[in-house]
Formats: sequence, C-alpha cells, structure tokens
Amino acid sequence: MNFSLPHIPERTTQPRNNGVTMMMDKGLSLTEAENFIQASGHLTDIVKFGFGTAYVTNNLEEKIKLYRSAGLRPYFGGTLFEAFHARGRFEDYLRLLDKYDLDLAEISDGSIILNHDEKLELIQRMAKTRTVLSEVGSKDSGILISPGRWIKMMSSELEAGSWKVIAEGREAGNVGVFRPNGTAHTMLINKIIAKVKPEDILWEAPQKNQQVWFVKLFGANVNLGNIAPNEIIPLECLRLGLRGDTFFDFLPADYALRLKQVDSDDPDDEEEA
Ligand SMILES: O=C(O)[C@H](CS(=O)(=O)O)OP(=O)(O)O
Repeated sequence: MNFSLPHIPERTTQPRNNGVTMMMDKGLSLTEAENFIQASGHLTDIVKFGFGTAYVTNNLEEKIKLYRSAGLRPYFGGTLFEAFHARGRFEDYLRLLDKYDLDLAEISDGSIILNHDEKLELIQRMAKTRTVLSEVGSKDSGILISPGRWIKMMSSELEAGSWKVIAEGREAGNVGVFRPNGTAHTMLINKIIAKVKPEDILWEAPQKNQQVWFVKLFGANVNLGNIAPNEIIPLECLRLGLRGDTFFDFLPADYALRLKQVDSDDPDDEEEA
C-alpha cells in the first residue's frame, strides 16, 4: 500500500488461500497483459483464460509465462475442459495442461451433463498432480439445482480433492447463485454456507453490486472470481472499505455511527424535507 491509514481491514497475503481474486482474461494481448500486471498484478491471485479463448488466443505460451513470472497462477476456463470431455478427449486435455505446464485446472459441468460420480473421479485424478478448482451450477438458467444438491455436490467435490469449489455465476452474473436480474439467491447462499465453509468457495461475481453483497456478507477476504481486468483495483477498494458502497462496513462502529448522526442532525436536511 502506498501510505498508512488506520481501520483498514487486514487482507490475507499472497500466496492466498483465502481472499482470492480471480481475473477473467477474455483475450488480452501480450501488451495488455503486461499492462495489467503492472497495474493490478499485485492484487490478483489467479487468472482464468475465459471459456475457449485459449484455443484461439495469440502468444498463449508467452502469456502463460508472463502471468506466471508475475506470481499469478493462470488456468483454462471450465468450458475448455468441457469441450475436450464432450469430444471424448480428456486424456488430450491432460496432455495440454502438461504442455503448458499449468498447475491449476478447472473441472466443471456448466454446459455438459456429467455424471457426478465421474466428475468426482476426474477431480480425484486431477488432484494427484494439480490444484483443482471444480465448479457447481449450470450455465442454463432453466436448470434449477436444489440447495441440498448444491451442498452435496460442493461437499463431495471438496472431499474428492478440490482446492475450492466455484459457485457458478457466469461472466454476466445472471445464473447459478444469481437471479436473471443479477441479485443474489440469498436463501440458497445462506443454506450453502451453513454446510460448506465460505473459504472453500470461490464466488463468480462479475457485477459490482454482487461484489459489494459478498464483501458485506463475508468481509474483505471473500474469494471472488470472473472479475474483469479493469475492475480489479475497484474491487480491492470495495474489500478495504475505500469505496462508498462498503465505506461504513469497516469503520469502528462508534465512529461510523457518529458520522451518520452528524449527517442526520444537519438542520439543512429538515428544511429541504
Ligand atoms: O471460462 C469459462 O469456461 C466459463 C466462462 S463463463 O463464466 O461461463 O462466462 O466459466 P466457468 O464458470 O469457469 O466454466
């Protein structure tokens, strides 16, 4: 940090196990990735090459090396795993991860139907050599999963060896743990966190209001993902109470109350009212 300020919530330090920020790279150029690292690399933990972008992106190998040399852990989006699996090419997918020397891998079934026992076996197998992120939730807003099923899937995937389970939200933040209008499925999330430790979950939360909602619920060190490159610094400000939306959440209670009282005691307010 550039200077000192009291009453700023303590952030976990890198390499992080909790308080993780995942940036979604949808095709940054090498230069853009360099610029990103310069501006926001110190606030980012893992980088997802969104959906199938790794297949078509230029200079993929260099970009992976670039992120890695900056201390970030890059990985391929779950959709790419699903594209290989759907074509019966899981072994090729493993070879691909070896080729690019990726130590982080996602296993998801947001687009495909994957028998859950098979998914658990794939997680178990992958976890022998890599850190696994597995995702729960469908990309199809028409497929509803009961809270009990979310909990069962998340718990068993963690038991099978996933480092974290990702709660589906998509790039738009309008499915999975969110309603089509982007608001959180509060009851579902409350049921999930009653059984699954929040630090074991990485919430896809691309929209600002969703990030605010999670920071207010879990504090500065909530794991958040699908963050756009230019939203990493604003997110860190939300985490630290340095943006209006979470400004009062991290101030000492008496101080925050005093500030609010001063505001409500303002006679001008009454005149206007
Ligand atoms: O990156 C992916 O493969 C997708 C993209 S999106 O989040 O559905 O827009 O995400 P994932 O949730 O990792 O499968």
